[in-house]
Amino acid sequence: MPRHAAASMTPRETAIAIRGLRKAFGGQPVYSGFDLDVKRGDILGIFGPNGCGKSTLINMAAGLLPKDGGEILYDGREVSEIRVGYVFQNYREALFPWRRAADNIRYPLRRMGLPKAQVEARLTALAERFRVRFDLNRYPYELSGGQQQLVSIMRALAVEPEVLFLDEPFSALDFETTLALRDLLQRVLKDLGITTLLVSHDLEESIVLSDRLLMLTRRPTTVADDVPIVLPWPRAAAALASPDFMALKARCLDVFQRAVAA
Ligand SMILES: Nc1ncnc2c1ncn2[C@@H]1O[C@H](COP(=O)(O)OP(=O)(O)OP(=O)(O)O)[C@@H](O)[C@H]1O
Repeated sequence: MPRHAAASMTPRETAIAIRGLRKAFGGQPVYSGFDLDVKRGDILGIFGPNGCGKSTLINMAAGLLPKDGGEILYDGREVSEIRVGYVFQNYREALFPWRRAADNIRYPLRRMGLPKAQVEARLTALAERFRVRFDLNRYPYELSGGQQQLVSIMRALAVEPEVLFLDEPFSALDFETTLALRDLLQRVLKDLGITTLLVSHDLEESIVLSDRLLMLTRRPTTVADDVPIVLPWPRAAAALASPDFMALKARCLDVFQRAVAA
C-alpha cells in the first residue's frame, strides 16, 4: 500500500458553536437555551442520566433531528454544508446486509462521485490505519460484532468527515472487543484530529476517550460539570489504574450522582 494513500486522509479540524439551542418533545423541554463550544480536533464526551438528551443533542448536531430553535454552527457553517460521519450503537442495523463490508465502506464514496482509484485508495488507507486482518469481502453477517462495528467506523471515516458523531459505539460489544476498538479508535482520531462528539453510557470509557467530558443534568438539560480530561494519549487499558484517572473518575461520579439525585 503506498504511504501517500494514508497520508492523503487529512480532514479539516472544525470547531463547533452551539447557541441558544431549544428542543422539546410533546411540550416537555429537553433543551431550552443550551450553549456549547467544542474546540477543533477535540473529542468531547457527553455523559448524563438516562433520557437527559445525549442522543437528541448529537442527532441535532448531525442534522438527523430538527431543532426547535437556536443554532449549531461548524466554523460558521450549517451541518448541511459540511461532511459528517456518524456511528450508531446498533451496528447490525447500520450496515447494508446485502453489501460486502468493503462495499459498505465504498458506498458513501461512490455517492460522492469519487473516481474508482480514489475510492480504492481510501479503502486501503483505512484498512491500514485500523490494521484490518479480516476479509473485507465478506458480508456483514459473516463478521463478528466487533468487526461489523469497525466497518461502520471505517465507513463513517471514509468520507473524510470534518466532524464525527459516535452514539454509544461500543455498548453492544463484549469487553475484550471494546478495549481493542477503543484503542484503535483513539489512535486514529488523535492522528487525524477529527472533532468528535461521543455519547457513552460507560463513565470509564467516556473519560478514556475524551479530551473533555460534558456532564449533563436531568432535563431540562444543562451542564452539571465540564471536565477537562488531562491524561496523556494514547490511553491504554493500564491508564484506568492511574491516580489521575481515578481522581477524574471520582469527580465525575460525584457530579453524576448529584445530577441523578436532583
Ligand atoms: N422522537 C421522540 N419523541 C418523543 N420523545 C422523545 C423522542 N426522542 C427522544 N425523546 C425523549 O427525549 C428525552 C431525551 O432522549 P435521548 O434519547 O436524547 O436521551 P439520552 O440521554 O440519549 O437517553 P439514554 O441515556 O436513555 O440513551 C427522553 O426523555 C426521550 O424519551
